[in-house]
Amino acid sequence: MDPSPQKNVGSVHQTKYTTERYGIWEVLMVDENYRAQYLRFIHDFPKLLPYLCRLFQDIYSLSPEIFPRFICLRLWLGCQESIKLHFSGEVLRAIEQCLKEGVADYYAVAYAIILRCGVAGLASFFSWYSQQVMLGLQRRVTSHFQLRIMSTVLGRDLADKNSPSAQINVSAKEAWTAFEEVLQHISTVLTVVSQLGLIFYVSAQDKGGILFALLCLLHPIVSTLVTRSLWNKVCIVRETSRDQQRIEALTTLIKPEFRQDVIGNNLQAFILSEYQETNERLRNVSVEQIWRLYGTPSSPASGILTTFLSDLPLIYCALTALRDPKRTSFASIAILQQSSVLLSRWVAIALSGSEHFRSGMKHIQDIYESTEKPGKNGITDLKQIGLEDATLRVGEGIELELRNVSFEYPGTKANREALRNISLKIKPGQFVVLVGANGSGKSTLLKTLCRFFHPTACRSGCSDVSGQVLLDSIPAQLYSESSLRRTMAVLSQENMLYPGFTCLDEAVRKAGADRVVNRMKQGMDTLLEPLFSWYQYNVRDKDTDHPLKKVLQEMERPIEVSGGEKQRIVAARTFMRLKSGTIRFLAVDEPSSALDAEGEELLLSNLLRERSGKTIVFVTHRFGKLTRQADLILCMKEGQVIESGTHQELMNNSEGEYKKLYDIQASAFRDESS
Ligand SMILES: Nc1ncnc2c1ncn2[C@@H]1O[C@H](COP(=O)(O)OP(=O)(O)OP(=O)(O)O)[C@@H](O)[C@H]1O
Repeated sequence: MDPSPQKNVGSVHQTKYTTERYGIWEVLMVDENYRAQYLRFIHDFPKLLPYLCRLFQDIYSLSPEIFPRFICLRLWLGCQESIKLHFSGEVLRAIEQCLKEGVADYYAVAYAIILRCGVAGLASFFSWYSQQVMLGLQRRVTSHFQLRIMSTVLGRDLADKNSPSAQINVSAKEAWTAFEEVLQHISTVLTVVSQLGLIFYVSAQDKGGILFALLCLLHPIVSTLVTRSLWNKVCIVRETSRDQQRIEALTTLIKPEFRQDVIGNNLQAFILSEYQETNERLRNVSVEQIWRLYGTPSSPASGILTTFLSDLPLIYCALTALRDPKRTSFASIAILQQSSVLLSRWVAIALSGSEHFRSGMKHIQDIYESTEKPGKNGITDLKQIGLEDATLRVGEGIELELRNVSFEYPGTKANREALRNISLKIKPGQFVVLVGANGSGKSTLLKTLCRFFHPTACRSGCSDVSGQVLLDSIPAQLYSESSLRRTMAVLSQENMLYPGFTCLDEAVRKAGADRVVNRMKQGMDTLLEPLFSWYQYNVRDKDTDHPLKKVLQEMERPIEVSGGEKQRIVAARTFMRLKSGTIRFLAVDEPSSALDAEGEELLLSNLLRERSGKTIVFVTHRFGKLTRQADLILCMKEGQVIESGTHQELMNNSEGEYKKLYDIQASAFRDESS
């Protein structure tokens, strides 16, 4: 085994980091000692504090009656260990007094025990009550933040979705967790303070309060400093062993989804021998979890030192007793011993938890910053805030124009733009068909027309570096998102069923999905993508006759919907949108790739029946009925529109791309029929 680390030093933007290897792991870690970590925390704190205050204010206004109770209970929980310990000490003292004097003082002992039990009972009651209060508050806080996040996400302009500022990486649950982490840390600090108070109080008679308290603090501080942990580091851990990756890949192949393929292709012997060989190569490399490998000290010295420090309070008590045996009380020694153990534990928790506290506060900042509401979306008075209303000309198709539009996907590795310097105009009410080879840019063009994307700068060689999309001769970005979306219906090739929704009546028939729905036991009430949580405990696979196993099988059974059936159901959603009466632009992207001939015919003719008062842009790979009916065909190649015209015009160009693609498809039919 080779757990000993190897170090390299690298640097990115002046921040140094080291690369260390532990077994199969490589750790890239910013070189930062404890001092730097705490300085970072102190530096960040004033910036984070306003967000914390805001969170507390928000939670208070959500439930002014519960919040103060919750805070008081958490503060009590922070002190209760010390209070309980104090009353345990009173019981011991009463017993010690009886032993010293040789007289059974029933009253004093009973009184101390009743107090101790009373406090313990009260502590249990408060723990239970705090749990009840917490559940109520948690529900309100998470739904408040969920609503905040949902309204931010749903209110954002679609075209901005790729910009980093538009990404929301926080969840409502995290808001609550961050609040809990902050409270937990405050409560831990309170526990430490109350334990220290108890130690001072108990050892005050020995005049050694401060010294004893310091001895108690030594152990947790030193062990926090010498214990190596990755939790509070800025680091990346990655598995670099090819052999380990191979082992994991081979193990994955026994999963049910691979079974048919693996056994069908007789790969069992190959997989087993590969596993053995790879395992043999990994014999001398540690595959232990990284946190364990990293935390293992390189020598036993730190362990010996911290053990000695943890015994220091006990040694101190022993020395005090030897120095002045008459003044020493066994009850005090027992309480101090217990306090020192508790203090040690809680100081260690407080020190290691400071990073959680900081990240909790940072999370709160992230949640507020990323859900900050932009200006009102102008649903009522768009002109006042300089936005156009796309719904004003309902009943009339939208005019679409691209001027020198280029587009490339963020972070793309392609050597050309997805769209390159495109200029075109689509008249109101036209039926336009987009054709072209795979990857030629049809879907990207359609999405740009729908303002899902903003044009990006042309890489080189364009007359105009930044292009523009115009809707009804007005730049697309001047429309309010909400008015624009009310005028557009989009049927895309991404067949996504919305979880938790049922199907809908007439629209289902128009999309040819009625047969799919009729097949289901619950018909229109079928939840297409049911989303509910369930757990099972101890219901075994073998117990096929067990009544709970049958319930489980029923819950596990998926709703069987084929690719084509899914497409029909998704199309039904578009017909629902068309019923709204405000649609001026219908964008359709290859909606029939998985449909049978009958389904395709029904869908296309029903879509075309909706033509009146709408501009339609249709992406398709299938030439024929659609392209012949189109007012305009745009033929794309490598991100550019290389030909445009009607079917007849494009067919007249014997060298053209459209004719070439058309002939390839037509020849397939000719070959089959001949
Ligand atoms: N999300 C994305 N990120 C990066 N590149 C993308 C993304 N989507 C598409 N592309 C690239 O943009 C180019 C145009 O893709 P697009 O999907 O618009 O082509 P298409 O003509 O609709 O293709 P198909 O007929 O296969 O649907 C392709 O080179 C594709 O690889």
